[in-house]
Amino acid sequence: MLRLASSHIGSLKAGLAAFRELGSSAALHTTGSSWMKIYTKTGDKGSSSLYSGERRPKDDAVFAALGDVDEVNSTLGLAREHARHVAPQLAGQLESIQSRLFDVGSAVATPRPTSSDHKLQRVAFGEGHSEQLEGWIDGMMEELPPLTQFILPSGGLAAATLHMARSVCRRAERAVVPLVRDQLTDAAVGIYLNRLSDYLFTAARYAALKGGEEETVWVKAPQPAAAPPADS
Ligand SMILES: Nc1ncnc2c1ncn2[C@@H]1O[C@H](COP(=O)(O)OP(=O)(O)OP(=O)(O)O)[C@@H](O)[C@H]1O
Repeated sequence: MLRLASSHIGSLKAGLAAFRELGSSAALHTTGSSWMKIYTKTGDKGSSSLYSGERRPKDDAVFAALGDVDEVNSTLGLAREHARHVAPQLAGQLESIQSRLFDVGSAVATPRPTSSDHKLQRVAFGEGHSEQLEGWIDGMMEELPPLTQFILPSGGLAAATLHMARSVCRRAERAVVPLVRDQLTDAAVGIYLNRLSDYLFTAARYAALKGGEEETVWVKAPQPAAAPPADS
């Protein structure tokens, strides 16, 4: 039987259990003292619960967005491990962002029309988080050489993984856009994901710089040779 300390449940349940810890009716089973089972089996039939207490099928748009945000966070975990070696300052920022992505998950898991005011207040996602990303972007830009050519995802392990996180982040943003449009999720969440992809692009370039790695530039495909005239 898999047993976990309660303090570790949130991260080990793919980051998406954060809202449960806030008091969801789908709370994890306790088995005495501070140990809990990770599996409740309540999701076995293809539906799961939101922080609102509502159950929806797992292919609902809200779970698709939650899953995409979870993927961003996992990719950032990998990027942070690589960044630690070349740019410790980045690793600290990435750690903080990983916590904010838990908050993004909590906000997404609390759809406005079907959640109580109390729960909506608990998961409110402030606009200040995007401003913090902007400050970090501006700080890195001061050190980076200007971009004069298109670059490919490259620049060493940390940079390449940050580019991967950037593209996964853009997928999460695409999943959140309809939720914001339908007023299920606060606009600040979509803004954060949009700014995060800019941050990750900049962070990738910064990691390449600090690691002394070359970024690979886009090379235009050679033009096909013109066919000779038919009568030659
Ligand atoms: N496949 C999924 N993709 C995205 N989010 C999910 C998915 N499954 C569950 N969730 C969300 O993540 C939370 C934690 O996931 P968890 O695996 O505990 O859910 P579950 O499958 O309903 O429960 P259990 O695994 O205990 O049967 C759920 O409460 C739900 O909001």
